[in-house]
Amino acid sequence: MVKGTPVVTEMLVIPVAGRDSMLMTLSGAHAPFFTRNLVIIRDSAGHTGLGEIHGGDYTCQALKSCIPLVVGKPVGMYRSILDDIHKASARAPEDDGEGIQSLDISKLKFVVKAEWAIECALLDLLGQYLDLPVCQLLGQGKQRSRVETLGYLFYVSDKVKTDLPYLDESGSPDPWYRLRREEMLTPERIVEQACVLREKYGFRNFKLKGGVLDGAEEMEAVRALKKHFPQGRINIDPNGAWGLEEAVRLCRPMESVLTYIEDPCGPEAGYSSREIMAEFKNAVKLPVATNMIATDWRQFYHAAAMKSVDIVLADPHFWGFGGSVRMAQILNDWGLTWGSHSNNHFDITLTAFAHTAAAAPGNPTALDTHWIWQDGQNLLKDAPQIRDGYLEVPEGPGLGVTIDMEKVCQAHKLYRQLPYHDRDDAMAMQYLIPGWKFNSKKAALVR
Ligand SMILES: O=C([O-])C(=O)C[C@H](O)[C@@H](O)C(=O)[O-]
Ligand SMILES: [Mg+2]
Repeated sequence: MVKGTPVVTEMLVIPVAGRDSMLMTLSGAHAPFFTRNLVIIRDSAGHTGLGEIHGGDYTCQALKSCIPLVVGKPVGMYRSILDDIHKASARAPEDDGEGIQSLDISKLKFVVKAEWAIECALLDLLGQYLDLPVCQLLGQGKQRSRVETLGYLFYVSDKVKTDLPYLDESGSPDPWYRLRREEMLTPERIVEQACVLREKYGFRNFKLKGGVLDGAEEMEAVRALKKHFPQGRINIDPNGAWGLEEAVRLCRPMESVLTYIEDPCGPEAGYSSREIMAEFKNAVKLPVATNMIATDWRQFYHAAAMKSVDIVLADPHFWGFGGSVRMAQILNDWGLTWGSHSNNHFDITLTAFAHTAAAAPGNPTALDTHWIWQDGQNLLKDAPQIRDGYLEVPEGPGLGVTIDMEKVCQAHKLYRQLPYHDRDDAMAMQYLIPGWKFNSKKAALVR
């Protein structure tokens, strides 16, 4: 009998690309393509483990440099494997440690930690060896079999104003697929977006991505949403675009409309965003969420000490899968709330979110996911479904899903055809406003 857990025999790093709409954020406009990096690890038991993380050459190289630290190691030693990777990975010289306090998208790659895709693939393998789903290996084990999820609403610009190859789905029989590629910039169109999403996925919670129009105009859309969905939990996230005084002015009248507010303000006048958000919380009676001011344990120490946030959106791609669930346990013990942030992703990340959220104790806030904008571009043969507003957690061992290598090859081919691999939201934006430049204090379309 062979002793110990199976041994890693191969680790592949495969960069892939997918299609996106012209989604608007404080950082500009999403380009027609987004990129991700996949990790596929095989072991001596013949199992395949999967991981997915943000795209770009920096993250791809970081993953490739980890291969010698992973291959040949027993799957059960995954914590030591990750520890070796942390100890070996030097901080990039251009990382100033500022994180994404101001949503400078070029800094996202330093907040994301490549090795969490490896953690995911190793957990997938360990789960298959133990015949247990990944959520049983995290924290206090499985807490739920489906995870409440929110409808992530975006303002969408008119792709026809560019000559970029955005997808057109006007011929699709699916009303959501048709709508998601169209221009949507008014409160009426945002409500229409929410209605079509509610019909397809059953969402009861909505989050509007702000930082695009003037704050007062965005609040009009929030009011319209609440009017249409009086029982709905509505949140807006301007990614810190508003000044403190402006955020208080905009949010005070919304105390009975918004369920919570996400990153209303950022650093200003020599004060860090953690200090400014603490002042905001003193002034406005709304729970405050963040994925910008507490993205690692050191930032969280200061955010918690200052009581700057109530809801930490601990994206496992920033915090690790074990780390995100550790955060969920701490928040639950302290009477605070866990949730997760997301960026554009494929269905491997969707599955990983499902397991992480399934292991979060207490009462997490509805999960963010960009998947609805990508739905249909599956890399799995059996992507988890969002039904009745809940993401279903696969029950099979490991992640409980099967990779479709043909689809992966197509997504890799698309990646190789791209002139760029890193996210650049200024590029498409410059078609709308010539010479447009990112400004962390100015909504994208206010120039
Ligand atoms: O909750 C958030 O802050 C995000 O989802 C930030 C991201 O940058 C999102 O807006 C995106 O990827 O466009
Ligand atoms: Mg956010």
